[in-house]
Amino acid sequence: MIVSAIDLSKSYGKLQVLNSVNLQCKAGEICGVLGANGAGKTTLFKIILGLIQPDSGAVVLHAQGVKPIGGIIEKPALYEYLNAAENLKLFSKIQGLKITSETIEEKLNQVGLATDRTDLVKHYSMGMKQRLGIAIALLNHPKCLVLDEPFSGLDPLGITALRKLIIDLAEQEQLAILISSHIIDQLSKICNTMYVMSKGKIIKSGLAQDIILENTTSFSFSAPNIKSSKALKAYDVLFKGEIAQVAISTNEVPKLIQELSEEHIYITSCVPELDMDKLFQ
Ligand SMILES: Nc1ncnc2c1ncn2[C@@H]1O[C@H](COP(=O)(O)OP(=O)(O)OP(=O)(O)O)[C@@H](O)[C@H]1O
Repeated sequence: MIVSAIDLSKSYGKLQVLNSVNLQCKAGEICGVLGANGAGKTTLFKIILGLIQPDSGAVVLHAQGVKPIGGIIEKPALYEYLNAAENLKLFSKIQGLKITSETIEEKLNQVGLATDRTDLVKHYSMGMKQRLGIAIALLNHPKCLVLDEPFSGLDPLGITALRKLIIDLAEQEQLAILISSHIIDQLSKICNTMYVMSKGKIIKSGLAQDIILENTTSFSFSAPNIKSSKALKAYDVLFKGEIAQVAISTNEVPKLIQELSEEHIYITSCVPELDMDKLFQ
């Protein structure tokens, strides 16, 4: 393990924000923390980054180095009136690090930012700011990266590009990466492990794909002639154009696809639909 949160609890006055939270992330792993607004994700990440203290419990970092953990909370804190290279220089100076032009180029390349852009950061898109924030977090060669809602404010292309960067950092640099989001889709496409958080407690944890399948109560099947199916009459179905949303468990899916193909209904896509009520129960 690179980082372990052990039995963390935190209250603000009478409001208990974290209640005995346990979480672990190992090298090369991407762990997602899923929770509604106010579930306690940011508080948890602030504690893991050492920005605030828990009332009880501990964070154990199994990594050497000056600053074995880095991250972005809420949104990247950047100097908007400087350019990317100047931001990297200034953050290095603040942290007592010497940085060369070669290292600046290397960091910008690593996060996929152009090395020849000299315009001010205030003109950057949110996706570019996130990338620069990650480059700054990587200055100290951390073993663990904590990203709080990194996809918020990004368009679908920006989300896809940032997802690729995060996966590359986990795979190539073997970083332990913690990501929070209130959108399951954003986490399910990237995380190995998922923690579901509700009202300050971890209510579910495990492999992301297992959590999704365990909490899937229907599947959406697409086929041009799906409405004509006789086999579907045996199921609870909601039709939306050429899509049939069928209340069915994961292990019944192959049988239904077989029945549909016998009726010459050939499925072009089959998408699991998560039951959010079940997930947060
Ligand atoms: N410094 C603070 N003082 C008092 N209450 C706080 C403080 N910080 C957070 N809270 C409260 O703690 C609860 C959890 O907040 P937190 O920001 O950790 O949740 P979150 O899951 O990150 O939510 P969001 O997705 O909306 O950012 C909220 O009710 C919030 O209002």
